[in-house]
Amino acid sequence: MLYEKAPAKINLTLDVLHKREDGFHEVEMIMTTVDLADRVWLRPTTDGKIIIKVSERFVPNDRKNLAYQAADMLRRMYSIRDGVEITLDKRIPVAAGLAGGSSDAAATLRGLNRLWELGLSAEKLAAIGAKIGSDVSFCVHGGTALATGRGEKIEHLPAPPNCWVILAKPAISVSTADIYRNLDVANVQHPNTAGMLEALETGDYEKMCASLGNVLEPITMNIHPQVIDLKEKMERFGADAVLMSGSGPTVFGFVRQEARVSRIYNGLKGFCKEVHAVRMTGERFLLD
Ligand SMILES: C[C@](O)(CO)[C@H](O)COP(=O)(O)OP(=O)(O)OC[C@H]1O[C@@H](n2ccc(N)nc2=O)[C@H](O)[C@@H]1O
Ligand SMILES: Nc1ncnc2c1ncn2[C@@H]1O[C@H](COP(=O)(O)OP(=O)(O)OP(=O)(O)O)[C@@H](O)[C@H]1O
Repeated sequence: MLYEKAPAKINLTLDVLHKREDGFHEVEMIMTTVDLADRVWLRPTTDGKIIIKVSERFVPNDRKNLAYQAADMLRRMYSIRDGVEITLDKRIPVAAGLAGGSSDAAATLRGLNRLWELGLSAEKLAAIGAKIGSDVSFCVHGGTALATGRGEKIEHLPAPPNCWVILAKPAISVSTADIYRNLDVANVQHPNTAGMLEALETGDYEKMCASLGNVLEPITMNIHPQVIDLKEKMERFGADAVLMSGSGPTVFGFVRQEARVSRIYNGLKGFCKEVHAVRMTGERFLLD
């Protein structure tokens, strides 16, 4: 049995440049991993089947599961005859904007690369992952990165300055496709990506807070006003800066002062079932 950790990501910035002919959007976004992670176990089997075991009731256990798709793709590409039983212990909230499914797929690619002794580089696994979903490439590498293209072109960046991150997810699910569909690309307020890059290069916490931005935030807020409410609450409880991650609905807030962490956490717990206090790990998966 082999184990892989599958950490969640947050978007420090998310910009959309234009809509492409293939229907996807050309993005420019800075993402970083946090230490809230699913656990993925891979057990080799000899019957040639891919089995998904998952306790979370909203997660599919068939070929719709992104971890299944990752295993299936690797098996076909490298003519593997063995099967695998994939057990997912979900800790990352589902359909939350935290790339839970993408990270499970990425962890499955990394794990099967070891189990089946394929010797593939992180770049190769990320390229395979891109066929499964736009966030999978980043999740193969982890760490902090600028992602462009559809999200699959990755440039590594320094880890963000140290702070606490409070994650809170309202009890709604958001479809990423719906949010992109409702975006009017000609009328977006572009985030300060250059400012965020500079903040990371210089380790400037205030600048990082000031440069947070996500063009999908107003779209999701318009459809789900609960997200506005949650962001306002987090600001009122004392977070230094607050933003929605990905297509939402999870909202994250940065805090430096330890004493404020429990105040914000406990305050939000009164309204929201899913609240987590985590850190940005900056941890990159190095395979080579
Ligand atoms: C919102 C983010 O999570 C930010 O990290 C990503 O941009 C979306 O990543 P993802 O969930 O892995 O996305 P995918 O599974 O590839 O695509 C879901 C749907 O989102 C839309 N989509 C996604 C990525 C992109 N660059 N442009 C898009 O328009 C497409 O309608 C697509 O059908
Ligand atoms: N391993 C998986 N874990 C969670 N959801 C999965 C998984 N595989 C497929 N799914 C499906 O994908 C949908 C979106 O789940 P996920 O948690 O990946 O969303 P997300 O955090 O919004 O992802 P992203 O930030 O990449 O858009 C779920 O509703 C579920 O049906």
